[in-house]
Amino acid sequence: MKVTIKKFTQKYLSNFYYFFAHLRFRIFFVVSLSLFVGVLDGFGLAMFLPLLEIADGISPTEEGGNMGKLIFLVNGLNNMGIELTVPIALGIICFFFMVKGAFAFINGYYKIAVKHYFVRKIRIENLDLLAGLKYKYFLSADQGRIQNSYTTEINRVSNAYSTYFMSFQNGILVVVYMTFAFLVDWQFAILVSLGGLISNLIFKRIYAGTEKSSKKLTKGGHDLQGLMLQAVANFKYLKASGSIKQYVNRVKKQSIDVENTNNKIAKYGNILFATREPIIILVVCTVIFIQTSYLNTPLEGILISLLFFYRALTSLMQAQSSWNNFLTVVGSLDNMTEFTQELVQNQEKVGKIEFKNLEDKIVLDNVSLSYGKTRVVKNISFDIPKTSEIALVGESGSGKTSIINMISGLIPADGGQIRIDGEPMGNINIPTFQRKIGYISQDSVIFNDTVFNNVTFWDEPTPENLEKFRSACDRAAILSFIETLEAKEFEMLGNNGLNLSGGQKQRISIARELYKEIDILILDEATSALDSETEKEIQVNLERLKGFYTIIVIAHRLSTVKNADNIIFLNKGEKVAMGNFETLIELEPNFKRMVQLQGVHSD
Ligand SMILES: Nc1ncnc2c1ncn2[C@@H]1O[C@H](COP(=O)(O)OP(=O)(O)OP(=O)(O)O)[C@@H](O)[C@H]1O
Repeated sequence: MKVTIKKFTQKYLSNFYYFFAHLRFRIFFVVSLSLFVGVLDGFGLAMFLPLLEIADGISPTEEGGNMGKLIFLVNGLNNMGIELTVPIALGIICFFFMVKGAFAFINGYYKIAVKHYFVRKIRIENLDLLAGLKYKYFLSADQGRIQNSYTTEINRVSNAYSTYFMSFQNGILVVVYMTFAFLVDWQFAILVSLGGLISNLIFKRIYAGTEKSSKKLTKGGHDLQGLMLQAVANFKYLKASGSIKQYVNRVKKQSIDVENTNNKIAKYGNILFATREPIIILVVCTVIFIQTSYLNTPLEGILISLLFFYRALTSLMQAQSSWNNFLTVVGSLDNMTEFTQELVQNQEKVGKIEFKNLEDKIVLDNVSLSYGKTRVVKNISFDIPKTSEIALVGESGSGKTSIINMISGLIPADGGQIRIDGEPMGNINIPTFQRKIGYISQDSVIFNDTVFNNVTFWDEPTPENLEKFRSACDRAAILSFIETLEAKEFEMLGNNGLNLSGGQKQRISIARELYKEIDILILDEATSALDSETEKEIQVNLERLKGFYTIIVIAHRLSTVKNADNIIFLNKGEKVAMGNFETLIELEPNFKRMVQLQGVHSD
């Protein structure tokens, strides 16, 4: 029994709770309005009975007449001094249905407003959660799922809301009509219940199939989005290596899988749609047969029974059909619930202290980092004084990027401590610190927009901002190139800057960081995609930035770091040696070998 209750609660109330958590009192308004509409409809319909009786010459006030317990309606009218005649009864019926129409309008209007509120709320909530997501979680997250959840799935959750409440409302109507039916004739009410139960048994299998397919559809959607994301990101490689056909075949297979599931769901829906009416008619005819042949119910009673009956069954079928539609998207609701929970659990912890400017230095004190059980950074200590230039050097996989990820607050160190101006990083509000960091990675980030928007991040093109933009571009050595463009700073840059050279992309990235008014500039292999001419140019520019910013560089080309104040030489996550270029050559034979291999001369 306990298990059954738990199962029932999980199955039906968890969905209700999801909506309730987002909508609170609004849910009760939606439900109450539906209830009101149903009751008004019931009163309107009930008035047909005295009408028919008057028309038939029977006094509707007679106790024990065809109205059953609903006689209170007629008695109430009598007490108010209203004597029922055919025109008065007709007038009252019209009144009930007009008020019902007005409430139905308010109900519909309110439902639309609540739906809008609901969808906006989950969109905004989840987007805020995305902004606060731990980078370490993101590294192992399914990107197809993230993309799918924020686009397709969120729309399906909006459908889930509509269909859930549609079926809920119809469920309420069934209860209202059944109550009216009970008040008129209890035998009739029992027959309705039986009819409803039988049809529900028939549909149970369809529900189960639909629910299963819905979950499959959500998972298939994640995978398809993931594949598409990768197709777009790696289009050049796929094309150039001739593997695009093979890849597209893989995407086709996934796409067909998703389509097949959609097809299955549609087929279930069709069975429900086609069998609805025959089942209603079958139950209606059976009940009329039973009432006339065995129960000798008078004609008026049958007609009113029929009205309530038909209304109750139509609502029941509507409820079943909406429920099935809800089940087609229930997978998305489950996914969204889990997805949001995961986002909440993986929010980065943010300290209280707002970061303004670097005043003194960043200190790495015995810092370590592990991925799973593997320690990739081992007890590293060094200082980064304000406006100095520090370089991280070492073979591939030696831990350079991991150290940068910790310094920039992307991943917290799991051993030792990083202090910024003496304050442990954990106490600092990391986003305020990151706003002061310029990050130029191996793959330059270019947005599909104008040069101006790419550099200013959609600032207004006011004269001051344009001046600031030019100054940043000048310092990044990209201004002369922008001047040659047809639309100058308002030239579109195309998908991920495909119409730019690697060097140009990197210089635009540098301009963006300089525009931001940063304190710390991180260059991760920033010069790797540049030809030697451009590299020299950037080198000159970096030299110009030296002394104004705190610069941390990762470079494989040792020529880039020749003038760094301090070079940290790493091997397998450990700091092997530290010093300026000349000192390191003297101290560290492996560094000397790397320098010789690259043909770099100290000047
Ligand atoms: N997200 C991750 N999950 C698990 N291991 C990782 C992850 N990122 C990096 N590593 C491992 O951590 C070690 C250090 O990687 P890191 O990227 O810091 O090295 P690197 O010196 O920057 O290398 P490269 O010069 O090739 O960019 C490597 O062994 C790498 O395999």
